[in-house]
Amino acid sequence: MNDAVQHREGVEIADGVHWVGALDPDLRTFDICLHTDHGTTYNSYTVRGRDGVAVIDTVKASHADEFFARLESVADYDEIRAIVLDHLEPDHSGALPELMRRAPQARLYLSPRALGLLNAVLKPADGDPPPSVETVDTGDSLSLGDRTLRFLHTPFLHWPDTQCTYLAEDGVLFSGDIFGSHYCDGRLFDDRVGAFDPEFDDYYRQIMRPFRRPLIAALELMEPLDLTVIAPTHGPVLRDRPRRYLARYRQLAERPRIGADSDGAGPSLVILYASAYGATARMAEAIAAGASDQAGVRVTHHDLSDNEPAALVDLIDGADGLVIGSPTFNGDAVKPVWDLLSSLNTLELAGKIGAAFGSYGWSGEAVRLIEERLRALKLRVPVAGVRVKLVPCDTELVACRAFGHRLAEALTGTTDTGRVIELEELG
Ligand SMILES: Cc1cc2nc3c(=O)[nH]c(=O)nc-3n(C[C@H](O)[C@H](O)[C@H](O)COP(=O)(O)O)c2cc1C
Repeated sequence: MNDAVQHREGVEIADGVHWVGALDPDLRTFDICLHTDHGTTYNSYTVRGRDGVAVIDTVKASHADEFFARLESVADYDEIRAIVLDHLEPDHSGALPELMRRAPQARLYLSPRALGLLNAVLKPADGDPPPSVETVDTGDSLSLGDRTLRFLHTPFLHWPDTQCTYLAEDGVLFSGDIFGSHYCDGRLFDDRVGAFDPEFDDYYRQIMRPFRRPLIAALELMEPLDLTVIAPTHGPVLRDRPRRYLARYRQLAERPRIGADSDGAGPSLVILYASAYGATARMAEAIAAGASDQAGVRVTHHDLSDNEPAALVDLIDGADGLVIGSPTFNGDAVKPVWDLLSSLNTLELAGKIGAAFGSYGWSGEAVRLIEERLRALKLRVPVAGVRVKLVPCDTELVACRAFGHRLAEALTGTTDTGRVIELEELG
């Protein structure tokens, strides 16, 4: 571990720029459902200029003591003239109310969207003076005398109020959660810590992936910058060829579709199903065959019991259409289907099409419930789901084939997707 880190002191990451964050090496579950083998860090930074000090982001409330000890090692509270919050998530704003008490003269610099969240973070009592706040946007800057902090508006990465802050004279980009990793190593810098590429990519998948388009817009703001250091709010400080991290994010965000032709053409349809007695599985095969009849559509089908949901999430990310099959058990879709459906909120699904099918015995709720969830996930459900009572007969399999074909047509845009076929009546 870096000596200064061990002694709760700030660590210089560029001339007059210090890391004053906190380590959380024992954390194994972040935000309720993210597993981390290597804990995490909450990174906060200070920038010293001729006219004062700026603090950029704070830490989780539980780690405030460590943050204040490091902050006091590099600055006096009365030197702090600016506090920049690049987003207001509690792991970065937890120590903000106490910092504002200790440095009451400091002005807050936030994105306009953060303003609507600020009172909920500060919870001011009646009669408290309003905080001194300035909202900033792309093109705005804050001068510390000989040093300039420029702001980049990068909303939704991953909170609506996200911005990044760029120290122009030194090429330091304070990137908030963008380029973060849940990886705690007291050696702090990317060229000193252990291999964290898997955690870097995993952070993208878990946190940034739903926001592909805002991310590409943010990369466009960042790519022209001169960069010597990227200072994210979690994990290692990135100073070894920092531009490669931008390139990796671009590569991840622009990943080619899994089912596409080598030249990128042709939409893909993924059919995923569970089946105890083979009825829903037979429907899946007929739907796949019907969809494959449509020229140019790539179709795959997979039994959920053979795959972990996490492995299927990448597949769905690369597909244009998602068809889910479940028998009805106890008035519901089955657990592997819900496990999968609950894993999909880390994807950008708007624009994909969705559909449902399944066998049932008497009440058959599963198809409707899956369709409702697909719509809630912002998929378009252009063709009504198909249900079959117990084992599908030949006529019903023909209908399943037609259903698959209609979905493929909806994908290729060769049909009026507003119309639905009422195959449920076959049940
Ligand atoms: C434990 C269990 C519970 C079931 N509950 C329902 C139910 O609530 N409503 C219904 O319509 N069918 C119910 N069924 C019937 C199944 O949906 C039906 O057998 C279906 O064909 C199974 O499809 P599969 O062969 O794809 O597994 C149930 C079956 C089992 C084994």
